[in-house]
Amino acid sequence: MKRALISVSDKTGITAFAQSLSGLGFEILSTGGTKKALEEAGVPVTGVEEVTGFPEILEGRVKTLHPNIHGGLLAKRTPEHEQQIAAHGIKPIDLVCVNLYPFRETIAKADVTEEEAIENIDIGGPSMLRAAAKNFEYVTVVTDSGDYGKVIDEIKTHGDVTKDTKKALAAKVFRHTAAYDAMIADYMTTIVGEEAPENVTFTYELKQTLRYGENPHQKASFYINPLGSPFSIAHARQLHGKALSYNNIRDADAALQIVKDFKEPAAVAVKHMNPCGIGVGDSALEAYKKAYEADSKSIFGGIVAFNRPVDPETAKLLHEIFLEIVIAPSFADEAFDILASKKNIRLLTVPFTEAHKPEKIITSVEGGLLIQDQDTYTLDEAQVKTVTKREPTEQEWKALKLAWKVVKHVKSNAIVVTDTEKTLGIGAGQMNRVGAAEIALAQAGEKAKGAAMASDAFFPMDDTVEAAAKAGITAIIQPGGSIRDEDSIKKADEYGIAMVFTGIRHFKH
Ligand SMILES: NC(=O)c1ncn([C@@H]2O[C@H](COP(=O)(O)O)[C@@H](O)[C@H]2O)c1NC=O
Repeated sequence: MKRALISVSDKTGITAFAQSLSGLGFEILSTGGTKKALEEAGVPVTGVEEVTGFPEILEGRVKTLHPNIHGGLLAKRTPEHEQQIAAHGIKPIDLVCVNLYPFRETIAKADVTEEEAIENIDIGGPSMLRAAAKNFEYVTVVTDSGDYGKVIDEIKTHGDVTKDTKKALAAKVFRHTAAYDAMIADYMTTIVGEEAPENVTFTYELKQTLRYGENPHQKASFYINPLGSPFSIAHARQLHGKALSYNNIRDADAALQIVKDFKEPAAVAVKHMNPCGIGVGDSALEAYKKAYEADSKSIFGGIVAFNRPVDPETAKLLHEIFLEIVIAPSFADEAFDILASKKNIRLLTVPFTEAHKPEKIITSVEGGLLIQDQDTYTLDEAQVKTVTKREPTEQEWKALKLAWKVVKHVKSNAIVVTDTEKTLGIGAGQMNRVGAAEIALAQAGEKAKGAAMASDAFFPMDDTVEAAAKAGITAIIQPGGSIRDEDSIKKADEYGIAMVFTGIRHFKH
C-alpha cells in the first residue's frame, strides 16, 4: 500500500485532496492538527506518532523529525536501500504534502513579537519537503494547494505522478523552501542590525509576466516584495486600463518617488524616468495646470502622479491629452468615469502614508548587485549657507527649494530651472554640467529671467554660472565642494546672483 504524509498549516483543500488519495489506495499519515481535520472529514488517518513510536514533544517543535519518517522519504527504491530500511522497520513514503508555518503572515503583523516570529519558523516541514524533493525520482512532493488537482489527475490517469511532474514539483519545493529561509534570514539580519551580511538573499514573488522588457525583443517579468510597502508601484492598485509594461512600471515608480517628496498638492509628469513637468499649488487642479504648462510638449504620452485625489475638473484636463498612466491616492467617481472612457489609460491608486519606510535600492550589474539606501535627504535649512554677497529674497528661496527638490530626481548631470510653483527647464543625464544647464536654460527661454537654478552636484568651473547669468537666473542652489568654488562664487557676485551651498550632493545615475 502506498503511503502519503500530510502535514499542513494552511488546510485549504486538504480534506478533498486526502479523500482522493485515500480513495486511490493511499494510507494517509498525518500530524496533530492535520490529522484532526482529516478525521473530522471522515478520512482514515494514521498519526505520525504511530509511525515514529514517539509522541509530539516540545510544543510541536519535534513531531516528524525521526528516522522512521526521513528514512521513508529518502530511501531510493533500490534493493540496497529497501533492505536497509526494512532492517530498521522503516516503510517508504511515496507522497508528501506539506505547507509551512505562516512565518511571512506572522512577521507582517504590526504587533508581532520576536518570540512569536521565532516560534513560526518551521523546522520539521522544510526538512520533509527537502528530503522528499531530493528523492523526487521516487517521491511526489506537494506544497502548493494549486497542485492538488493535477497530482490526483495524474495518479488517476497513469497510476502515479509522472516523472516530469515529480521533478517540476521538487524544483518548486526548493524554490519555496529557499524563499522561506531567505525571509527568515532577512528578518534575523534586520533584528541583529547587520548592515552588510556576507550573503544576501531576497524573497520576491512573481506579480506579472510582462509582454516584453525595455524593448519588444527582451523578455521580462515583474517580481515584488510580498512584505513591501503598499505605498509603492509594486503594490499599487490598478483600477483601469491594460496591463503595465516594463517601461510603465519604471516610469510610474519614478513619478511616485518624486511626488512622495511633496507635502503640498503636487502634480508630477514623467517621461523616460525623468520628470518633464512638475507643478505645485493649492489643489490637484492648480498643480496639474502648472505641471502641464511647464512642458506641454513632453507630457504627451507620459505618466502623471498626484499626491491628492483626482477631481472631475482635473480629470477633464487630463483627458484632453494622451497619457499612459495616472497615479493618485484616489479618483473621485466622476473623475474616474471621465478618464476611464479611454480604454487603454492605466489608472492606479496607492495609499499615501507617512508611515512609509523606504526600501533599499537594489541595482544589478553584470555578475553582481549593488545595494544602497534611498536618497531620502531633505533640505536642512540650518546647513544651507549663502556663499555670495547677496542673500536670496524670500521669493527666490521658495523657487530654490522647489528646484532643489526636483533636481534630486533628475538623472545626472542634472540642472533644473524653476519659478516658485513649477519647473521651467530640465537638463537631464548630460555628460557635462554646462551641457545640462544649456538644455534647461534653452527650455526655460524668457522665463529664466528672475528664476532659480539647481545643480545636483558642484560646478567644476564657473561656466555654468556664466550661462545662468546670461539667461537671467538670479538665484542658484548647489552642493558646493569644488576646488574651484571660489571662481563660481566670484562669477555669481559679478552678476549679482544669490548662490547657496547645501553641502549635500544628489547624484542620480
Ligand atoms: N517539528 C516537526 O517535526 C514538524 N513536522 C511538521 N511540522 C509542521 O507542522 C505543521 C502542521 O501541524 P499540524 O498538523 O499539527 O497542524 C506543518 O506546517 C508542518 O510543516 C513541524 N513543525 C515545525 O517545525
